[in-house]
Amino acid sequence: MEEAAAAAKLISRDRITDAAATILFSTDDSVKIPERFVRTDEVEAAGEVVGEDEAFELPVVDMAKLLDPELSASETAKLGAVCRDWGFFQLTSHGVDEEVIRRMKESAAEFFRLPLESKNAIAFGGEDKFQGFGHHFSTGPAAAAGKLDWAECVFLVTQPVHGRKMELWPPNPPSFRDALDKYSTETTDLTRRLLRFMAADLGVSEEALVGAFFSTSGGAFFSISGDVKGQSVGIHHYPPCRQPEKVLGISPHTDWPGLTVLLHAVDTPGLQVRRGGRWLPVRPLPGALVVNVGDILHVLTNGEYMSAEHRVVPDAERCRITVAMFQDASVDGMVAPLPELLEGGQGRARYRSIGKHEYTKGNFVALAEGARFLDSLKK
Ligand SMILES: O=C(O)CCC(=O)C(=O)O
Ligand SMILES: [Fe+2]
Repeated sequence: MEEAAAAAKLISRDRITDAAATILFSTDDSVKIPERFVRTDEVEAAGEVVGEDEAFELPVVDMAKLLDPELSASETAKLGAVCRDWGFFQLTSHGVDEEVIRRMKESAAEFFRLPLESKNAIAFGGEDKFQGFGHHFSTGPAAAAGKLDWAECVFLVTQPVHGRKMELWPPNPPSFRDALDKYSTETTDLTRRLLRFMAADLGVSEEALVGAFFSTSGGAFFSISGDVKGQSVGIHHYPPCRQPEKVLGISPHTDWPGLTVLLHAVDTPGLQVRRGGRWLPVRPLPGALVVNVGDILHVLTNGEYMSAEHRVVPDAERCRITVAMFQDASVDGMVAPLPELLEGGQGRARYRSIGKHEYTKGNFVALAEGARFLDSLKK
């Protein structure tokens, strides 16, 4: 535990200064983007963006079809195929309460409209650089060079409830805490629903897969340096940037927890998924959520489901606000392929098992170095 906490200190994350905010929120087209934000080399080295003219879209999975007895089998097969081939999809008819979504969107947007001083009242501080308000994490050479992302964000642990650091939950707008609490419950339920269909597709028991995400055995509670499953949130604001090709909203990464559910609070495009060496811009469908496989689910499924690389670029004209819910998982305190997938000689483990503490620590160390920890687990 202590080692993981020590590794968490390696995270490179910057506070949002007055100077940074002046640049991020400037509406003056003639303002020169300072070197600290300029990432042209990284953007160019990362590969081309798929053109608007190419009929190439992120797949869509429909929860209503998954739940319909007549359509469930074929939609479950589609869900499985998409998780194997893409690791990313848009989810329609997801069943998350519309009013809960509306309040979450409004509260997030209102929070980012506050003066910087109010937002910095919940800035990350001390040794926990994960929770609180600030820039996103920087990784690898960009972090070493002191580069900044074109974004402001709040990270918080949302589940279990007793793992929350309430002092870092925005007190303003007054609706925020309740909105996030309700949204957290709804997305927990949604994740559970989705996992049932993933279990059916994988041919494992619901108990095994859903249990990997939600069992409470062990009794301890989630902390960023701990080993127990929980949910955390990243609420992001990407202001418009007049020269978007020079900067990055979030640099390329995979999500190290298990499953991510992303809500567009302001549905400006900006998310790009790596596909065949190029970047595919996601065009958010009205009312849909974007779901992606994280590294732990990748390992649990022995690499059958794919945790795909993604990044965010800001828009030239419009701001973008998103709420990403990350659900963590482990099996008896381990990040490991599900035993059911390996039973009866069905296959060999393609990833080595690792204790959850060590996994968390490994991810922080790799994040700091700009490496992908998952790769080091391949057998
Ligand atoms: O804001 C987005 O579209 C993506 C956010 C993301 O990738 C993350 O928080 O890990
Ligand atoms: Fe992500």
